This record gives sequence, structure tokens and C-alpha cells, in this order.
Amino acid sequence: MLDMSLIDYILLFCSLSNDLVELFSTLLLHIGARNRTIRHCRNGETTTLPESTSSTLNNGTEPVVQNVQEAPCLDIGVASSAMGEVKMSLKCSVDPSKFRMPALEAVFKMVEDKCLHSYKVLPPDFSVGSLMTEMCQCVVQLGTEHTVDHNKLSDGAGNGSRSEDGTNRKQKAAEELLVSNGSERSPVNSTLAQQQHLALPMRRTNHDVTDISKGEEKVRISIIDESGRLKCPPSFYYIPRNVVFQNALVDISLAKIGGEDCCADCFGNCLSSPEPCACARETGGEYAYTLEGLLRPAFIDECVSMNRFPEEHQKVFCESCPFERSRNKASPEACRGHLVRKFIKECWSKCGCNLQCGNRVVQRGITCNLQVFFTGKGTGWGLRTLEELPKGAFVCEYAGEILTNTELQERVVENMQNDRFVHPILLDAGWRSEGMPKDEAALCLDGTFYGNVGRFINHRCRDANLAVFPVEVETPDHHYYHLAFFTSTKVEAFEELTWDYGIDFEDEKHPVKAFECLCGSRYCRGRKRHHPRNRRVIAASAAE
Ligand SMILES: C[S@@+](CC[C@H](N)C(=O)[O-])C[C@H]1O[C@@H](n2cnc3c(N)ncnc32)[C@H](O)[C@@H]1O
Repeated sequence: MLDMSLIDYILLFCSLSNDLVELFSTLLLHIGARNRTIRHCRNGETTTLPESTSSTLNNGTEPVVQNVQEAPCLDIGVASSAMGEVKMSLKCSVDPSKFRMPALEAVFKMVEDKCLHSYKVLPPDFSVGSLMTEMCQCVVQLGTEHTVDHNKLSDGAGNGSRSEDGTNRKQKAAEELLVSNGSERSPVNSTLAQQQHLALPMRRTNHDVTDISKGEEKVRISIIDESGRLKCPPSFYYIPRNVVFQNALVDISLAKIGGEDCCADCFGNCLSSPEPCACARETGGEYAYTLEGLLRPAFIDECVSMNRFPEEHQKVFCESCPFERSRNKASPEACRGHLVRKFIKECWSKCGCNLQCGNRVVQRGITCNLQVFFTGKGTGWGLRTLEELPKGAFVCEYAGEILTNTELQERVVENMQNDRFVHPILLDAGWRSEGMPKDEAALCLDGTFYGNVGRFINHRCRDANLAVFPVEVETPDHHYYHLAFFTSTKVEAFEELTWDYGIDFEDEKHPVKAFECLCGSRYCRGRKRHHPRNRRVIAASAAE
């Protein structure tokens, strides 16, 4: 359930604490000259109570005892004084004989746990305290700015409620806002376009809106729409690194890294030492990267060959395949096999080298000049490079939420109902070494709600210019790993970056084949097929 309003949060909060009286009266203390109160009942009714101009608000020292009804109501009050101070209060009915004030910390903790359990997708930094702070900020913002209706702006992860015509209201409102500011953003030529960027409806207001990463990456990542449509991509939370959604067991611990899995005795840059260190063992005794920081051509060429001619490469077959079970739980088909992938292993915290060591490329993050742009080719938004990139250059990771296969199944069903994209990628590249994991252990990455620029990379059949690699950084096993994109060929400035999702467009039951491919490649596998738009689910397997 993604359309939870602030009031729902607050109601939930109050239902948990079983009717708190003026719990947040300490948020902003002072006398109110104008009071506005909304009564919100758990049966869904909302009433605006008459505005009052009393000089005081009940400060909660006397419990306000309303009738303890079956559908308890919450009064949310905001009062402002002539001094410019604002006081917010929540009043709930309570049976005083049964009520003892709980500790505020305990209440916050309980609400946070409950929210996570009930609503599944929450910002990683969600807390009731920040929620209440945001509420205060909204009051101040709405009360002090009259030129822009901020109520219309999305503050969430693209999960705004849907209006009757099925569109996302928050998204629409953001678009309206952009249109209203459109004089600055009329269609532009590509030179101008580099400087003019589309302001996105982001969650916080105190960051550079022309940087889609919200300052989370070392480089600014601009976003642009040269088509003049003045639309935004569906909003999402930018995360530069993967985060566990809920149940995925990702064991990142120093104790798990044995002496043979790190190079504790190294110093400086491992690549300049005469002998390859222990971290190069995974890649056959030679480092995956060159001294120039590029992925070696042999790695790239093998990966490209795997994508083009999968039948010529080694595969493992599951007895009971988690991927097939996620496609059809009742009667899963036989496993189609998972390609045995070559892993890259980077040095990490237990190694003696430094962060600038040549064997630490992915963990240093994005360094090239990227831009999210509207392709205008029917493929939606895409990612391009603004500088020429040589073959083997690291571009970005595919970052997202780490889910178990079970969680993924639930999410796919939920989002199909809501007609929303999901972008999961199965982390199956290491299944050979551990046997086949159970659904709760099989991991995947989903960049739909929380993701980085990787979520904008479009598919191209066969001759894509990116190749994706499994990269071990913090964990020595192949259960959890990073997915990193490297250029598979030289890429010109302003060229779109693409990768081959590995989609079998002929496979009717495959959740991946949900779009008609418009990649434009001469090798295109999916151009002629047309699929219903409401099956827009992408589940590219890293092993395909
Ligand atoms: C991971 S997203 C890529 C970013 C996406 N274009 C966007 O606007 O957010 C994958 C979705 O992009 C679209 N897409 C990607 N590659 C495509 C292609 N070759 N042809 C048509 N649509 C494509 C499809 O709608 C697909 O579901």
C-alpha cells in the first residue's frame, strides 16, 4: 500500500498508542491566535472544524475526554500566533482509567516498526520524528509561500494516489507546475539543453533539483527533456548503494572475510605490486582492471559473447528453480539454466591497500559525466554519457532494494494490480557455488522505488554498449553481490547507454517481455511483437 497519507500515518500512530492526548504539543510551543482543526475518524470521515481565534490552545495538561467511540477520531490542530509561531497538536479520545502515558521513544519505535510491516515500502531514513518535523515544515511552507501550491507536489517515491482517470495526482500536479513555469523550458537545442534542466518533484526541497542523485553521487547527474513535453519521470528515491528491503539476509561482516579473501598485508595500490594479491584469485590470478582503471578486454569480450551466444557457455540447472517458481508458483516449468558468470572481486576494508587502489573501481562510485534524458523514441527516459568513454569504463551500478524472491513475487503481483513498473534483477550469477537457494534466500535487486541512474538504462538487443558484471565487494561469497555496468565498446559523447536485458521476446510466459522493443538494433528480437501495456514488468536475469 503506497498511497498512505500523512493523516493515515498519524492515525496509525494514535491507534497504536491507544489515544494519546496532545502528544506533540511540545513541537512548537506558543499561544495560538488562529486555530484550524481537522477531525479525522478511522471510519474515513474527515471534518474541518470551525476556525477559531481563541488566544489559547488546550495544552493537554487536562486530558480531553471525548466519547470513546467505535471509530475513534483524531483532532489535528494547527494554531499560529501573531508572533509567527505555530503550534501543532493531536488530540485523541481516551479512557483515562485505562491510560498511562507511554515513553515517547517507545511510541516512535512502535510506529516505525508498524509502518514498515504494514506499508512495506518506506524511505530508508523514515522515522516518526522526521515525519512530524516534515509536517511542521509543510505548515510553515504552505503558510508562508503563496505563489506555488506545494500541496500539489509529490514528496514520495512515485506512489502518489491515483485519480479517477488512473493518473498519478502528484505526478500530474508536478507536471502542471512545470507547465506553468514552462516559459523557461520551451523546446531547446541540444547545446542549450545541456544547461537547461527539468526540475523534478523530489522529496526534499533543500537539494539541487537539477541533480537527479540529490547530491548522493560524487558527480552531478543532470536530467533533461528536449522534446518540450515538460514531463518528469515517475518519481523515486535516489539511493547510490543497495539497501535491504526487509527480509533479505545479506551478511556483511568482517568476521566472514577470511585471510584468503583479503589482502591484509598490501599497501597503497595493489595493481602496482609485482605479485597479484589474494583478491586477484577470483579472477584467475590477474586483476580485472588495468592500471588505467578500465575493465580488461578479455572480461568484456567473454561477457558480450555470453549475451550473444548463451548456448555456447556453461549453465547450471536447478532442480526446482526459484526464477521459474516466481513466474508460475502452481506449476513451475523446468529451469532454463543460469549462466556461470565471471565475478570481479575488489579489495575492501580488510585489505591493507587504500581507497585509490586500482582494484577498487565500483566501490568508488560514478565518476563519468552522465545525463538522464527523454529519448523521444518511444522508450521513455534513458541514460547517456556526456563524455567519450573508452571500452571497459565503469559507468554505474544497478542499485536498488535487495529483496528475497518471495518478497519479489508479492511485489510483482501488487504492482501488476497498480499498473506500475517494477525493475527486478535476479542475483543468480553465483548459484553454482552454493546450490540452489530457497525462495527466501534467493536475492534480487529492484530499482523501482529506490534506485540509482541504473534504473534508466534502456534495453538494446545484442549490440548494446554496456555489459553488466557481478562484483564482490563486502561479501566473499557469491550470494550477494553488486551489479556493475561497464562499456563494452568505445562510446561517443551524447550516445545513449544501453544493455541487453536478456529478454526472450518469444517466451509468452516470461514477465520480461512486456514491451514491444524499439531499440532500433539491426539484431532486434522484439520489434514486431506487441504486448499489452498493463504487463509492464521487467525481471531481467543477471544470468541470461
Ligand atoms: C529499466 S526501465 C528503463 C527506463 C525507462 N525507459 C524509463 O523511462 O524509466 C525499463 C522500461 O523502459 C522501457 N524500455 C526499455 N528499453 C526499451 C526498448 N528497447 N524498447 C521499448 N521500451 C523500452 C520499457 O517500458 C521498460 O519497461
